[in-house]
Amino acid sequence: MTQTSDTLLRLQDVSKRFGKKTALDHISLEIAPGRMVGLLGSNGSGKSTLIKLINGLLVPSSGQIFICGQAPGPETKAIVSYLPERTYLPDTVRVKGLLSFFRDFYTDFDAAKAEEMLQKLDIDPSSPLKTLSKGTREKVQLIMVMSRRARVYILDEPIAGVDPAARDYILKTIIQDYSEDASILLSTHLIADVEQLLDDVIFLKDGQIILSSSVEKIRDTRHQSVDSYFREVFSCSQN
Ligand SMILES: Nc1ncnc2c1ncn2[C@@H]1O[C@H](COP(=O)(O)OP(=O)(O)OP(=O)(O)O)[C@@H](O)[C@H]1O
Repeated sequence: MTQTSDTLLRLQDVSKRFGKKTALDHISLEIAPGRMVGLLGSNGSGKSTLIKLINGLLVPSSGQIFICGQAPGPETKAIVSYLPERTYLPDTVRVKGLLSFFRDFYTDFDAAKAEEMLQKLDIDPSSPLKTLSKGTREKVQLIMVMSRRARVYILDEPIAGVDPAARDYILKTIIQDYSEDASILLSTHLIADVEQLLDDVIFLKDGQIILSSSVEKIRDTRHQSVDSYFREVFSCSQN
């Protein structure tokens, strides 16, 4: 992964323990502007824990995290746009109510962009969220998160509940359409679906980074897709 002085996100020797369980074990990484990074790993490898630490929802047991040079806190919330693993949207609100909430709450929110994406996905802004399917609610939440002009986007399983037909639009339009000086860190199990978009990948196993590489390097040196390399690495390590 590129090491530059204008690193957006830096983790230095970060560990996280829950009682006797070590969820993350001495993690160091850097993400430069303009990179889309896939955080990949088997169940329980520590992906969501890492994402929660970056968003300040958990505190590291040791080590340090810097986002544009600052520790996670109120200042970094203004520059990090976060899609959590589970939807947190209140059921009673209408989609347009959510638009107003994001407009009021985030100065970097582009409401016109959000409205255009809602229209492309045929989502009626006057619909109450409780009337939408689970997958559609996920789309709405992703649209809100990606319509901020943030420096860092952290997406925990962004397309898990979305049908394959909508996935392409979501990946190519919603997720890919972000500013050049921003970066995205996204966790997913749907590697084959997202790997065309990724610049770099991080393989996480048992709380440790076992691979950090550009996608190009994996393709050039291993002559295989990230998906097939992932299956090889993780099936071998489980034997
Ligand atoms: N609050 C907690 N208390 C105790 N253990 C936890 C807690 N949160 C996570 N863990 C443990 O930490 C490890 C990493 O969990 P985490 O949710 O980060 O994995 P993940 O890679 O996101 O998994 P998945 O792909 O299944 O979502 C797991 O062993 C999990 O049981």
